[in-house]
Amino acid sequence: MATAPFEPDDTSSSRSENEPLFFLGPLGTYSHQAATALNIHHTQLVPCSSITEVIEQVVARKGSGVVPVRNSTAGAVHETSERVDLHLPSLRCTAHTTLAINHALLALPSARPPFERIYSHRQALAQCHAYLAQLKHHNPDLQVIESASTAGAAESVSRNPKYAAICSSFCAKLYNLSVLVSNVQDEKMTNETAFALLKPALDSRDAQRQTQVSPSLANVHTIEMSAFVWHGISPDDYDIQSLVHAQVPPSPYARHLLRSDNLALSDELQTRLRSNLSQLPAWPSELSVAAFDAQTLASHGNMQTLLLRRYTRIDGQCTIKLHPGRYRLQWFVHLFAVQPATPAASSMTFTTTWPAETHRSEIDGKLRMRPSISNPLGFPTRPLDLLPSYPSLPLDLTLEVTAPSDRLRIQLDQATIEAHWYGQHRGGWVPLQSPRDLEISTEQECTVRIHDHSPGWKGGARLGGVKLIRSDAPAHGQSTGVCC
Ligand SMILES: O=C(O)C(=O)C[C@]1(C(=O)O)C=C[C@@H](O)C=C1
Repeated sequence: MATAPFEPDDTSSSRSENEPLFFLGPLGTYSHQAATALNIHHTQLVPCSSITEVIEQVVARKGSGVVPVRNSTAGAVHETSERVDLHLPSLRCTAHTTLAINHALLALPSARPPFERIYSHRQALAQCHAYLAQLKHHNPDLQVIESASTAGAAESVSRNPKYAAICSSFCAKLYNLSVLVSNVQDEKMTNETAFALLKPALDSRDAQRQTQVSPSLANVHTIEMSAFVWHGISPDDYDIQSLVHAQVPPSPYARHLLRSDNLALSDELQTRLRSNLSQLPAWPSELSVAAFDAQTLASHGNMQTLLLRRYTRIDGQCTIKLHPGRYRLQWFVHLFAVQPATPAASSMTFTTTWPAETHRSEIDGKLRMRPSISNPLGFPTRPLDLLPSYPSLPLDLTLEVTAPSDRLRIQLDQATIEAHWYGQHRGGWVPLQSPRDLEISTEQECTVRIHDHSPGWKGGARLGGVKLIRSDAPAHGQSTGVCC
């Protein structure tokens, strides 16, 4: 059995620890085995009568669910793909595992062939096509009957000695049956089924939790790498929609991520990341739990890799591009230094808004700024000398920061805001000069305006997690570049 590497899931782990894990029952199905393998929080396993019911429980946010996705012999599990397709925005996949499927023929200990009926799940019957054809050849009256699951088939035959079931040999003990023949699947060497662990899509509360930095993290430099990937599902592709939020801790996990070329980081950026991560203090456990999702991303394979490569350029800086349609991607790295002068005075709420109607996303969270935003990743800061023909690079960007309470006074004017600007030049992203003309209000309603007026630049910046957006960004399409 190949199991995806996993660690505790994202910041909603406390919730997932208590919520049930649904699977296609009854006990003894392959889904049950997969659910047991993926049940890292040892939550209650709850059998459902169909894959549809499993997915509906997840969509209703009652817990997580394990569903079969694709078999190496019989292909996609259509009930899963149809239902996932239907509920696409409400689901995410956070882990997957692959089980070797070895079917057996089971019947009551007293039962003897020829049988009147053979029961099994549709997928299992498809995987045993040749074996069933052979049985039918010797016994033309044999009826092959679909059941809701392989263990459901075992349950049915436990009441009638004229029936047999194709299921896992684990069902023998559970339903007081005997194994008459083992390994009846057509592919004796590799018959594998991939299963996905589904969770409800992150809601805005989850997003908020992801961006929060707890007060105990004062003086910590935080690097956060986030990748949000949405993509569609096709019957032939078992990668289902994923929402991935990856945070990069200075841990073995970070090394894993950096080794993976799935993320298409340039060598130069990898080297910088590595050396900077090694200087960081330990990642707080509260946040490191999100690491698993990034591992999922890294191990998810072609679909996401392709998307990442197609839609992102990572040339030592990071960008976000928004895409209309069903395939959308955000990928960004943002970093911020945390050192509240006093805990109350230095925190504020920030809202990040993407301007396209095709995709709206808001992330609310706490941001604590220290007097200077540092640049631990060492992104290139070389100014205009790369762009001799563009002496002035006007951008028109507005950042609005609203204080969450009237007790809070945001002191951005005391901060040295070190923004790194990038624009597009001959198809590549290049660093621009840090803007000097910041207008910073010190009131509770704090607005930072950076004036620049070139229509040619796709620009944006993130200051300590606050994203600045061009006010004239088109309402549709990909338009926004973001850098740290
Ligand atoms: O019936 C079961 O045991 C299941 O868990 C379902 C299922 C499937 O739908 O693919 C799981 C694995 C096997 O491929 C056969 C059946």
